[in-house]
Formats: sequence, structure tokens, C-alpha cells
Amino acid sequence: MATGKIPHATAKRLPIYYRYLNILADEGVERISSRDFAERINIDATTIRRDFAYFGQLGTRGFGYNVQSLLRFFRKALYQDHLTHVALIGVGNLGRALLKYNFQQTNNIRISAAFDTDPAITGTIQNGVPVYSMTDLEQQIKDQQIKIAILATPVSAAQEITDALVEAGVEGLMNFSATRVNVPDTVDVKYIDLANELQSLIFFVANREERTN
Ligand SMILES: NC(=O)c1ccc[n+]([C@@H]2O[C@H](COP(=O)([O-])OP(=O)(O)OC[C@H]3O[C@@H](n4cnc5c(N)ncnc54)[C@H](O)[C@@H]3O)[C@@H](O)[C@H]2O)c1
Repeated sequence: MATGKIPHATAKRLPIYYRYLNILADEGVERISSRDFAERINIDATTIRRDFAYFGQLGTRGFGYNVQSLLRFFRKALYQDHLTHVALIGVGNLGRALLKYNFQQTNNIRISAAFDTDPAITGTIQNGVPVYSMTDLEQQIKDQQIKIAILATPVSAAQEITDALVEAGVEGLMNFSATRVNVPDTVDVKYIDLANELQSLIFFVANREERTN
């Protein structure tokens, strides 16, 4: 689908493009120039053209981009054309908030199995999602062919759980616990550290004047 290696920054922008293309389609917009698209999403037009170029010829010079065909393209590129099942490990404060969020409504993603060690919560159903004990982890992940997992446990358990997930066949991990984990090259880890993000936002706001971009 892509015509070469996609830079990380480009990959991060793809869901933004996809989200706004859906909005444009809902508004009945049939085609849009990179300049108008840039204004809508607040990313400069050169960046958009360069990002799209990684995927080949998506638009026509002087005509702009056809919203429906771009939407079809990104839906496929982001695997939004089929439902992705995700496992959640750790049903505490953060885990429960994630279970409450209906990913499926706007994205084709569903947390379909949750896991915890706390006997008060295992064996229950939270927001329509069964919570299994950790002893069921390997079997459930294999049976449900889950390839993506979210880690929302304390730091102390992160590596052990990661090893078990990898062993069970998980290939992508979204790690909310504030620690690095070791995985084989065949597994991708995304680290989400809200405190870091806030700190960097605070820094950017405080240094607005010196900023070049
Ligand atoms: N709460 C937040 O806003 C927030 C924000 C960003 C990051 N985090 C990080 O996310 C992680 C979870 O935070 P939280 O506030 O939900 O914590 P929490 O203590 O409320 O929940 C942690 C859950 O993990 C379970 N657990 C503990 N050990 C386990 C194991 N070995 N296997 C499976 N489950 C296990 C606990 O029973 C509990 O349900 C922490 O690492 C925290 O630093 C939390």
C-alpha cells in the first residue's frame, strides 16, 4: 500500500487525516485541495502533500483530492475496514475509563477481553467486556486471536505481563504504565505517558515566543 518506509511522524498523522476526511464526507464535501484541507486540520499543505506522496498518487494536480476515494484508502491503510479486537490488562482507574469509552462508535476497535489479578473484579463483566483472571490470559488471547493489548497495570508487573502477552501472540502493545518494557523485534510498543505529554505542553506554552514551528 505504501511506496516506501513511512516516517513515524507521517504514521502519527494518518488517524488525524482519517478523522477529518470522515467529517468532510459527512458534510457532503466531494473534493478538497491540499490548501483547504490544511486549513481545516491545521497541518501545513506541504506536509500533507508529502505525507500523501508516501502512498502514491492520491490526488490530481489542480483538482485536489477526492474525499470518498481518500477515505476508502485511509480506511484500508488504518485497518478500519474490519473490527480489531484488543485486550486490556489492568482494570483499575485507567482501565475502567478505557472500558467505558466506546472505541467502536468512531473507530473499528473493540476491547473484547480484560484481565486483572483482583478477585473482586475477575469473573465480572464491565461495560459489556468480560474480565478474566491472569491465568486465563494465554488461552483467551490465543482463542480470540488478539494481536493488540493495552497495558494499564502498575509498573512492577509490566515486564512480566508483557512477556506473557508476547508468548500468547500479541504483536502490538499500548503501554500506559510508566516504564519501558523489553520486547522482541517482531512486537511494537507505543508508550503513552500523560504526565510527559502535559510537561511538554507546559514547556511549549511557556516557550511560545522562542518556538520556530
Ligand atoms: N490513572 C491515570 O490517570 C493514569 C494516567 C496515566 C498512566 N497511568 C498508569 O497506568 C497504570 C494504571 O494506573 P491506574 O490508576 O489505573 O492504577 P490502579 O491501581 O487503579 O489499577 C491497576 C490495576 O492493575 C491490576 N493489577 C495489578 N497487578 C496486576 C498484574 N500482575 N496483572 C494484572 N493486573 C494487575 C490491579 O488489580 C488494578 O486493577 C499505572 O502504571 C499508572 O502509572 C495512570
